[in-house]
Parts: sequence; structure tokens; C-alpha cells
Amino acid sequence: MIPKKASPTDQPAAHLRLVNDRAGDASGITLSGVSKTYRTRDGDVPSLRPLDFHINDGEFFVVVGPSGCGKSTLLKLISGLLPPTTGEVLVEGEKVTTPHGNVGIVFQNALLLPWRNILGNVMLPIDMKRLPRQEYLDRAKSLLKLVGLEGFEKKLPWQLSGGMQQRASICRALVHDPRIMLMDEPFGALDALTRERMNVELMRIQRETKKTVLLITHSIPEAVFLADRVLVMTERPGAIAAIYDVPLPRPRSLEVMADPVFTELVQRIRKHFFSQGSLD
Ligand SMILES: Nc1ncnc2c1ncn2[C@@H]1O[C@H](COP(=O)(O)OP(=O)(O)OP(=O)(O)O)[C@@H](O)[C@H]1O
Repeated sequence: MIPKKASPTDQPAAHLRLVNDRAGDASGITLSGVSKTYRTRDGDVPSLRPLDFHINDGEFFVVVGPSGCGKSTLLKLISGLLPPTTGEVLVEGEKVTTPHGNVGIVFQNALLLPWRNILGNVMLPIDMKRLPRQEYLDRAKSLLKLVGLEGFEKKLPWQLSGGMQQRASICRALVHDPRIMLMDEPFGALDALTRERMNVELMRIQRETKKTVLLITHSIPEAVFLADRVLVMTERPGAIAAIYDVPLPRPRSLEVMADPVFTELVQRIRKHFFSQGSLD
């Protein structure tokens, strides 16, 4: 595990204790009173009601919720791409005010640059941040090996399948060694079989890299399969409907989906959405 950096903003630990109820624990992600209302020409669009929760360091935390309830907004607030309307987000004890290097983001589509080869795409954050290329090249290559793309470094994105492209985009999100990986419906564009394989792979990557993962999905089975905890959101403006612990041992294989603990939890979460029909 990468040692947590000491930083001046680790100091408001007293505040953290209030939010967190965890004396001195500045690791992970803490949201306190975080809400978002978009101001548009047509009026205000309340997107998120004030949210309070903590994601532990190294946790696999999955968010499910109906379409338009503010899941992507939540991810943008944590990454610093958007400022909250109220409240604050702390990542590793530091208040998020701008986009920061503590996160790597994976979107629904791999969004690889078609003119860069796979290694070049994985190295993109290093080039953009002007970090020393040579130091990160080996890391990029070992990440590609970790996701089974060894030998594909020089291929162009179109020469890879959708699942392989998405694996490359996971490497790109990890290449600068962020503590946290934010994933917005990362496998939503893949066929069902590839998606299952990617889920197994993602769990393995998370175990090996020990990253904190926040993943958004529309699929309740996917959420329960992957997560340590599942946060269920209400309809917009999104609030916390419930947070469920997933008491299934790790490592997990696809057979776990037949376990009564798994199926009961899926049913329990699904009940939140019976009237909305917006989840798988
Ligand atoms: N830039 C914006 N300006 C105005 N309203 C926005 C903006 N971005 C999102 N919204 C609105 O905020 C609400 C939440 O959007 P968001 O994309 O976060 O939802 P979501 O849960 O990720 O949706 P989905 O599951 O369909 O991807 C929606 O009603 C959306 O229309």
C-alpha cells in the first residue's frame, strides 16, 4: 500500500472526528453536508440533497440509484471537477476544491485517443501532468500486464475489443498511482459475458493494488458482487436511501451469485426500485 502523505490539510482532524466519528482517521473519502444544485437558465436543478458518509481507505464502495438521481454528479464532486453547492468533500483528509491527483477516473466508454497506441494512451496522464516519462513507463507496462494486455502496447485502440479497451482505460486511471479509483458505469457498454469477466478482473486488480474504489452502476447484481458496501440512492434530488454491508467472503467468484446471501441482498436492494423500473 502507498503510505499516506503527510500534508498541512490533515490538520483539521477535530472536524473530521465530528463528521466521521473516527478519531484521527483522515484516510478515505468523507462527505459532510454535500449537496448540489445546478443553476441553469431555466431555473435551479436540485441534483443532490445534503449527503453525509465516509468511504474507508481500500474499500470497494458501490453506488446504485435511479437514472438522473445524481450519481455522476457525486463522482464529479469527489474528483473536484464540480464544486458542491453546500458542504465539503475530504479526500485523504484534504478538502477538495479543484481537480486533484488523488483520483483516477474510468468512464462508461474507454475514451482512448485513436492516434495513440495503447501504451501511449495509458501514459497520457503522465504526459499531461508533465511527470518524468521514464519513471512511469515500467509502471504503465506492469499495469498492462496486470490486466492481461501484455504484448498489445503498440496496438492502436481500434485493434482491441471493447473489453480490452476498457482494461487499458483502467490502466490509464491507475498509472499516476492515485489512492482512489472513481468508476462511472465502467462496463455499461460491454456485452453481458465480457462484463462479468471484467467484474472478476476488476476485483482482482483492486485486491492487488489495494485502491479505494467508488463505482457507479445500474446493475444491482453487479453492485452486490463487487462491493464491500452498497449505497442505494433515492430519486432526484438524490439522497441516501440505505447503505448495505455485503457480508460475502473474498476472493469472490461468479458462483457467489447463487449464494442465498447474495440473492437475498439483491432482492432487498431491488425493493427500493420496484416502483421505478429503472435498474437491471
Ligand atoms: N450541467 C448540468 N446542468 C444542469 N443540470 C444537470 C447538469 N448535469 C446534470 N444535471 C441534472 O442533474 C441531475 C443528476 O444528473 P446526473 O448525471 O448526476 O445523474 P445520474 O444519476 O448519473 O444519471 P444516469 O444514471 O442517467 O447517468 C439530472 O436531473 C440532470 O439532468
